[in-house]
Amino acid sequence: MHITVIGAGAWGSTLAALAAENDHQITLWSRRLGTPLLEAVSQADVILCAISMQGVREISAQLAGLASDVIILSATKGLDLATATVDTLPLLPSQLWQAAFPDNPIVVLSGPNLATEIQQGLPAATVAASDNLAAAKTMQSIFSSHRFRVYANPDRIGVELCGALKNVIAIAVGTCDGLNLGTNAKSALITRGLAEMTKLGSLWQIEFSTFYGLAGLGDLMATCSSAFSRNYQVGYALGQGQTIEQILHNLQGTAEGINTTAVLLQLANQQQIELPIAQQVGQLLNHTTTPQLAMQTLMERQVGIEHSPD
Ligand SMILES: NC(=O)c1ccc[n+]([C@@H]2O[C@H](COP(=O)([O-])OP(=O)(O)OC[C@H]3O[C@@H](n4cnc5c(N)ncnc54)[C@H](O)[C@@H]3O)[C@@H](O)[C@H]2O)c1
Ligand SMILES: O=P(O)(O)OC[C@H](O)CO
Repeated sequence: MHITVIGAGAWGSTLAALAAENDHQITLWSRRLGTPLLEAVSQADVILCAISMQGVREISAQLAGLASDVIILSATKGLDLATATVDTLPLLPSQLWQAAFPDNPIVVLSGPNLATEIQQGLPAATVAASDNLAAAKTMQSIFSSHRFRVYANPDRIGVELCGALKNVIAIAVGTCDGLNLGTNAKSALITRGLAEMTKLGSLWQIEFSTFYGLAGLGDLMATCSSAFSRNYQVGYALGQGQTIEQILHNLQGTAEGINTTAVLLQLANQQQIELPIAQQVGQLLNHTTTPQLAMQTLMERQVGIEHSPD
């Protein structure tokens, strides 16, 4: 098949390499290359979008006149700040694609997939999620190999939401590690982070099981445990006392959790819900708390019942 990969960053180039290993024809497009976007997609059977969240709306608007059988595969992990209004939930990247191309099959690729490890040839698994199961299976056949295992899943929105939300928790867990608070604290934060993710998921009416799959718990574990994760790196450096400005100056690549935190804080405000971890991450990023105080605040919250929705 002919696959046009939009975005030649860490993830786009890694996925392009996986598909090329399976003998698919690849066109890699980046805004830095100067090739017209419409020319790059003219032969595509599949358009794989692996750019940062901030560019998805703009790029999807630039693509017009696609044949309705072209599959759009979204690999971005974020939430759209512009669509978080009082009446609507913020849109996920695949929903922006669906709005631009209502007749095309849309698939989301998400899972515990640190690009650096995959570039090193290490094994990994992921999820291709779509309400169009045939399209999800096509993605399985394009990307699956002895070192990359692709599971199909019908819960596109749930899989995609997990990929966005875990980045916020990874910033918190990175901060905890940067402060050297130990394994017990880290485990507590990951587990309560998963609870915060499922609480948010109920707003989208997401299947509980999705949170316990590769795109949920799997990706949460990977992102919260690896120094390769940019979101974890941001948190770790905050915990070590750096400012967000210093961190962003040195960061290689995109840490989507920063933007996603801003979206969640807006959502928490609109829906009048408490998101204890995201709220502390937001304050850290806005310089209105310190790493020590943020962790202390989480520890000193009123104790409650473990599986209560609040
Ligand atoms: N790196 C990973 O391990 C990994 C794994 C899974 C998912 N992701 C997700 O994939 C997305 C990209 O991550 P990455 O690691 O490749 O980031 P990156 O910073 O390495 O690359 C981002 C790419 O997006 C492009 N881009 C940004 N804004 C754009 C715009 N307005 N128009 C056109 N192109 C634009 C940049 O030019 C660059 O090619 C993120 O949402 C990330 O969460 C990353
Ligand atoms: O480097 P991060 O923090 O964007 O994480 C990369 C992937 O999302 C891990 O699955």
